[in-house]
Order: sequence, then C-alpha cells, then structure tokens
Amino acid sequence: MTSYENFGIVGGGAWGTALAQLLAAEGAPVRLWAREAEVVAAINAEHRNPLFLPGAALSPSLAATADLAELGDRNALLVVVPVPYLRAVLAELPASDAPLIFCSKGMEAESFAFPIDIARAIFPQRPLAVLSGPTFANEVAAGLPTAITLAAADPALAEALARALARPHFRPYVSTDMIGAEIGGAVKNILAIACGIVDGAGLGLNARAALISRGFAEMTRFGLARGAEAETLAGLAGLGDLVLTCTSSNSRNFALGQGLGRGTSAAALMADRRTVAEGAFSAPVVAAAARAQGIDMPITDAVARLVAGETHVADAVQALLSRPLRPEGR
Ligand SMILES: NC(=O)C1=CN([C@@H]2O[C@H](COP(=O)(O)OP(=O)(O)OC[C@H]3O[C@@H](n4cnc5c(N)ncnc54)[C@H](O)[C@@H]3O)[C@@H](O)[C@H]2O)C=CC1
Ligand SMILES: O=C(CO)COP(=O)(O)O
Repeated sequence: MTSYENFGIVGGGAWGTALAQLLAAEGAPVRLWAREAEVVAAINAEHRNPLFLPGAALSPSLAATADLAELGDRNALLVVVPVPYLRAVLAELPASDAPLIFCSKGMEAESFAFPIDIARAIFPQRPLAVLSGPTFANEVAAGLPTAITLAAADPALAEALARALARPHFRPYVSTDMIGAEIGGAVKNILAIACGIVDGAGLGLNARAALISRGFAEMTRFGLARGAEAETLAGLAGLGDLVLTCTSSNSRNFALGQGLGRGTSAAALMADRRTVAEGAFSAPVVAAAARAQGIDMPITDAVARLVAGETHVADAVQALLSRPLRPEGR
C-alpha cells in the first residue's frame, strides 16, 4: 500500500499554513506554495506567516515557494485555496498523479461546482479526497486536540491519507462520502454568518440555538438531495463544524455576521480584507442551487440577501419568523 510522506501544500493562508505546520512540527520537510511574496519570504526567513497566521511559530523544516512547479515532486498535495480562486490555481498545477486533498469549504459561482467537481473536470484520472471538520487554524497550529473527516471514494486511499496526516493531537476519521464532507463545510460557513448576525443584533441565545438546529435541517435537506450521507452531515464535517463556527467570533464568518448584525454594511465589512469569509461567496451560490432544485433553505436565502445588501436584519428576521408553522421534520 502507498504511504504518503512528501506533502505539498497549495495555499499559504491561515489553514494552509496550519496544516503545513502540523506536518512539519516534528522536523519533516514540507513545501508550501503561497501566492504572496511577503508570505514566502516571512516563512523562509522568520518561520512565521504574519499576514494570515500571526502568532504561530513555524518549523524551520517548512519551506515556502512562490513557484507551483516546485510542488511537482510531492506525493500528495493538500489544496487550501478559497473556492472562488481554486479553478485558476488548479489549472497551473504541475503534471503529476499525486492525490489532491481538498481542504476549502465553498461552492463555485455559476458552475455550482464543489472543489471535487472542479478537480474532476481538470484531472479526470487523479485520486481525490476531502479534509473537512471543526478546525480553527490557530488551534491546529498550536497543537491543540482536533478531529476531522477525511473522505475519499476509495477507502484504501482514505485510510492511507488518514494514517499519513494523523498526529497524537490530530485525529482524522475516514469516510467515502466526499460530497457530504464538502456540503457540510460549505453550508456551515453560511450558517455561521447567520449566527453572527443574531449575536451582533443581540437577538439572544434561544435564537442562536434555533438557527443552529434549523440550519442543520437546511444542510441535511440540501445534502441528502445531492447524494450526501446523513451520517456525514451529522458528523465532524457537518454538525461538528456548524457548532464550532456558530458559537465563536474566532470564526471569520461568524465575525462578519456580527458586523452585519450591528448594522455595518456587507460592502464595508468586505472592503480591503485579505482573509476570506467563504460563506459570503457561497451564500448566493448555495441559495441559487437550492432554488434550482426546489430545496427550501430560508436561512441561507436570508444570508444571501443580507450579504447582497438586499434586505435589513430586522426584515430578514421578521420574514423567517412569519413563515407558516410546519412539522419539525420538514
Ligand atoms: N482558517 C481556518 O481556520 C480554516 C479555513 N478553511 C478553509 O480553507 C480555505 C482557505 O482559507 P484560509 O487558509 O483561512 O484563508 P485566509 O483567509 O487565511 O487567506 C486568504 C487566502 O486566499 C488566497 N487568495 C486571495 N486572493 C487570491 C487569488 N486571487 N488567487 C488565489 N488565492 C488567493 C490568499 O493567498 C490566502 O491564501 C477556505 O475555503 C476556508 O473556508 C478550512 C478550515 C479551517
Ligand atoms: O472552517 C473553519 C473552522 O472549521 C474556520 O471558519 P471561518 O472560515 O469562519 O473562520
């Protein structure tokens, strides 16, 4: 059975850097591609990433490069590029048959594609996997205990990759349900914005619990309609990540929602930011995909409209509360 030791990381944001540090912490050589020259320079010279993961001390065995071609000899790649930019970066990857493990959480505009769909179209033969769960980057980089879902259609690949990524404090659970893991991550980002809005607007903890619960119902409806397994959605990549990011302002999506809830416009909150809140990109995409399939996702729809500046918090809340009463299971 193949064993994967030579990891490359595609993307030098907070999560790519934290995963690189996880693998390099004991001195293993790890190579990371970053788009920003200042990130490459700071990782190589100071063993830090002040732009995206300030405060984390990185292993000297982690080397950064600005040249994607330098990842051509790696025997597995973790791809950690925000979904809106993913297709363009994948198109530049050097030729290789190394597995691609997708760690981004979102859905592409217009194509309605998840990372695995984008990759299949570009690399029909390459082995693919998804890594997703409740994983704040700063905690993983600090070596705090974390569990995550690792999904691949081929169970042998999932197990080999899980073995290669596992550390005493980092525990992958294997699955064959890639679409379930992708949908869990994409939809929870949108719901984290909703919970941030509730917090920022001072609507209380009952409202937050209702949103988590009814949001999970939306995630499940959307997921099951697209072939996800209920077990995955109720696991780390779905409910687990939903609980994490709906209850902490350490989540960029939750923090964006807090700003909206306090009355700041989405345009002002999004202007000049270098970090991503993927839910802001994904909300209109998931809302449109759900509409096209006749799937009811009122919270997702409300977040999409709030992010687009098409409605106000009070009106969105009123619209959600005045929906017809219905059985809980629907
Ligand atoms: N930060 C976290 O704790 C976690 C993040 N994720 C997911 O990982 C993905 C990456 O997020 P982070 O590493 O947190 O990003 P980040 O917010 O720390 O950094 C932004 C990233 O976007 C990249 N970027 C910006 N413009 C670009 C362009 N035009 N082309 C290519 N890349 C561009 C930057 O180079 C940088 O890597 C997202 O999908 C996020 O949802 C998943 C788990 C945990
Ligand atoms: O996905 C994450 C943790 O699992 C990070 O969430 P944010 O992107 O909202 O910060």
